[in-house]
Amino acid sequence: MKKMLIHGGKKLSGSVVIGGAKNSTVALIPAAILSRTPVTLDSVPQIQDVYNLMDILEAMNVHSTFEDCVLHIDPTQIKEVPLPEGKIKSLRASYYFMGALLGRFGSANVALPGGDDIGPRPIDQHIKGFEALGATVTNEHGAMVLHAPKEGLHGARIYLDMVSVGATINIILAAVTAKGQTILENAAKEPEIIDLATYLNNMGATIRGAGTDVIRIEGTPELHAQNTHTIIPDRIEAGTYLSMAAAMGDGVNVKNIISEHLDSFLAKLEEMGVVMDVGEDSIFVYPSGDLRMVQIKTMPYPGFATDLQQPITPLMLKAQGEGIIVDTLYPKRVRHVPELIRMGADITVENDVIILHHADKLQGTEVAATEIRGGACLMIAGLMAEGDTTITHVGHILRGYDRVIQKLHGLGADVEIIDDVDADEPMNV
Ligand SMILES: CC(=O)N[C@H]1[C@@H](OP(=O)(O)OP(=O)(O)OC[C@H]2O[C@@H](n3ccc(=O)[nH]c3=O)[C@H](O)[C@@H]2O)O[C@H](CO)[C@@H](O)[C@@H]1O
Ligand SMILES: C=C(OP(=O)(O)O)C(=O)O
Repeated sequence: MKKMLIHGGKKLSGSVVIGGAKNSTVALIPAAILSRTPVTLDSVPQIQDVYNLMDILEAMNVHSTFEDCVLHIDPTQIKEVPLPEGKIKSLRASYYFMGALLGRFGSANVALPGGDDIGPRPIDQHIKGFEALGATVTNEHGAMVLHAPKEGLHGARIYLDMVSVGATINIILAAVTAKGQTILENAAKEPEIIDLATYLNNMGATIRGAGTDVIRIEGTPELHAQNTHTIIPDRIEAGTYLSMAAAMGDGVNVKNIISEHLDSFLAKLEEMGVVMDVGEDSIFVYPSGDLRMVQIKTMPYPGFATDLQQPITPLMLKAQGEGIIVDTLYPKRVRHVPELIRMGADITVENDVIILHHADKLQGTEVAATEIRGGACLMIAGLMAEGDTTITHVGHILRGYDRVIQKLHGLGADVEIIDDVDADEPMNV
């Protein structure tokens, strides 16, 4: 089992460059199989989710190569095969192969996805969308089996019961080659959805309205990638480094940022009293003075992202007063709380509400990264703490944070990954 060892207490300075968005990348890679020509992606983050998706592609005879943030995918010799457990279970976004295979072959057999344990993550809206397009969907021994009718999928009007990133993307992937028009209402508006639409439109698709809550798709029989697609910067990685910089920085420049994607997060930092210079594509964070406590409620984009509630928590521990965090998307996303308590934080969970108070100092100890953003939270807490912090199950962090050790070293952090061959590997890593 890999662990992260942090010698805490060192001030951070210098600059860090944000990679391509994980949540775009993990949709763009499955979407590549819709193209009849080879696909090239640029600004691809070096994260375990990408390597796992490449293995899944290989199982379909889709060869890919990944070097210097450029990923080449050749789907021209693709074979339709069932995608069983194993790699599919290693990440959440493997469910995008349901929509992509349905769009490409009119059928799919994909094991139920895995991913982080952040509370219940149903896929009823994905299924509702596929069915509206004419597909039959059955669960056969833990695998989702999907079939389009003989005449192929048809466009439909679909209203999502709740705003879902995954369902919006999966329905786009299936509808993009269906006959006729699909109108998706109450769609998610995340920037990663606009990125996907741009990528597919450049292959010949007609998707309008991405980034609003009504997306209109005119089906196109075949897609052909022609240009390299550069993935948007990762707003969650950016938010993580901004929070880290405000908590432990002595002047840190976070580069490759689209600041508009972080509006709600930046507003919260400002409310806390964090001083920043927001440039065209970078944000400089000044050393923090006294910070004010805030209340946070996570919401779908453009609201405060659930994926940033944990990374901002250690910063809040530096502020005076009582802070409150309510995660409306994933109320059970609180497994970092007992770990923070073990580091000396004054933080509790009552009826799914996280309540926290100022901590004069945190103390290094061994803690577990139970999921990706919980891991990021502990990483920042470890950098702030006195003494050594060991984070176990660090695979959760590495699956989604691009070259994290290299980036932390660039900021002057004293951190390393160690291999503990004797340790057990529970918690789905
Ligand atoms: C790979 C990826 O992009 N992951 C992101 C994506 O996950 P993911 O796409 O899985 O999250 P969704 O946007 O679908 O989930 C939003 C809410 O809707 C619920 N829901 C969703 C689908 C469904 O069929 N039924 C249902 O009830 C979920 O339980 C959750 O409460 O968006 C989440 C919310 O911003 C982020 O935390 C994840 O980082
Ligand atoms: C929950 C997350 O990812 P996933 O949907 O891939 O599990 C995340 O990125 O915070």
